[in-house]
Amino acid sequence: VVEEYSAIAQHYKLKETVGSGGFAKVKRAVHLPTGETVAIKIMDKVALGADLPRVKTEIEAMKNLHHQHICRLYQVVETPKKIFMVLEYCSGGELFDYIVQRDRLSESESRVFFRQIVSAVSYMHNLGYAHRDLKPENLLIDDDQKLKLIDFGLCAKPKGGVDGRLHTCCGSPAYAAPELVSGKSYIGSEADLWSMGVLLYALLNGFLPFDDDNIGLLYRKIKAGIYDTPDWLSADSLFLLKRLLQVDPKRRITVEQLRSHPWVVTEVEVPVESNTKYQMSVLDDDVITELSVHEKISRETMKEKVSKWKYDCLTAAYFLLLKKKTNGRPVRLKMTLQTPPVDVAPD
Ligand SMILES: Cn1cc(Br)cc1C(=O)Nc1[nH]nc2c1CN(C(=O)N[C@H](CN1CCCC1)c1ccccc1)C21CC1
Repeated sequence: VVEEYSAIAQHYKLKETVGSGGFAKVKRAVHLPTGETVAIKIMDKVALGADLPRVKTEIEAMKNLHHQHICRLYQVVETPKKIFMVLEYCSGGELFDYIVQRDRLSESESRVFFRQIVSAVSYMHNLGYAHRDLKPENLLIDDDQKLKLIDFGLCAKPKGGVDGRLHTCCGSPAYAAPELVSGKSYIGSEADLWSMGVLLYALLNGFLPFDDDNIGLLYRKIKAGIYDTPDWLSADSLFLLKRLLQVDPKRRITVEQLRSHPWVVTEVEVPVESNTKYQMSVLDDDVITELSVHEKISRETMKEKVSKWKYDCLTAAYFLLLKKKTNGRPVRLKMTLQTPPVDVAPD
């Protein structure tokens, strides 16, 4: 098995598998130079076949998405047979399981989570990206009980900006918007808002608004837009659900309006922040110092190398040292990043 993972064994110690599906699996791992825990998504290029472009889509999107509620990409390693994506590790698992374990969440707990989802989605939409597969399985809970959005394989950055029309019917049926299941061309951001309505309904109720084992009946229910309203739902929750689960995409609420919707601001009184807390343009001095001292390169040269954002071991070391600093842990590298020259057997 080791030679299969030799490409990353240099800097990572692989641990248990935390998820597997289709042509990919995710393993917990330790980044040896910093000691930080990461998740490594391992994909088999041969098995992926025609789906390989989805992986490229996900990698290119994640390189441009830097937000506190979007799972971080640290490094990409590609070999002839495999692609390894080194990503942020979330020890709380999927939001899906969290809801199932509790039957359903209270209105205020739903609101805390929903605000984080609104923050991530409005950040994406502002950059011209639509996620197109929003569901509780694609939202992970990290060590601080914060949500991180994952799985950008279906995300789209239409040519005509976020309001460009899309045609690929994709995502999970139960979360798909009426205009999408009708096979019409649709606007990704509008379809995302419908999915957020299905997500909010699942948070508040513990089951789906539109569900049927028969896909034809499921599509009919989605296009009718009729769903149960259990008596534990407050009037304000129902008003918001009505604005999100609006069959006519032109009458559906936008993420901009959603940021300051009464239900969303209840108890917190401030609109959802959509800006990212990460600034990539300003490099952190302490991290640059540690990197340049440890790698015996001048600070200036180190700044130039880091600013290339190659998503190689240097990018990973930068992000993970910064994460250590943010979490109050010492900004220290334990081993060099230089790939020691492979000792050539004496001829
Ligand atoms: C389930 N779980 C329990 C614990 Br404790 C930690 C986890 C866990 O999954 N942690 C975790 N941290 N970071 C990640 C993960 C899982 N994970 C994922 O990317 N997980 C997705 C989950 N998708 C949801 C619907 C279909 C697949 C995945 C994608 C391909 C193959 C397997 C899993 C990342 C890498 C981003």
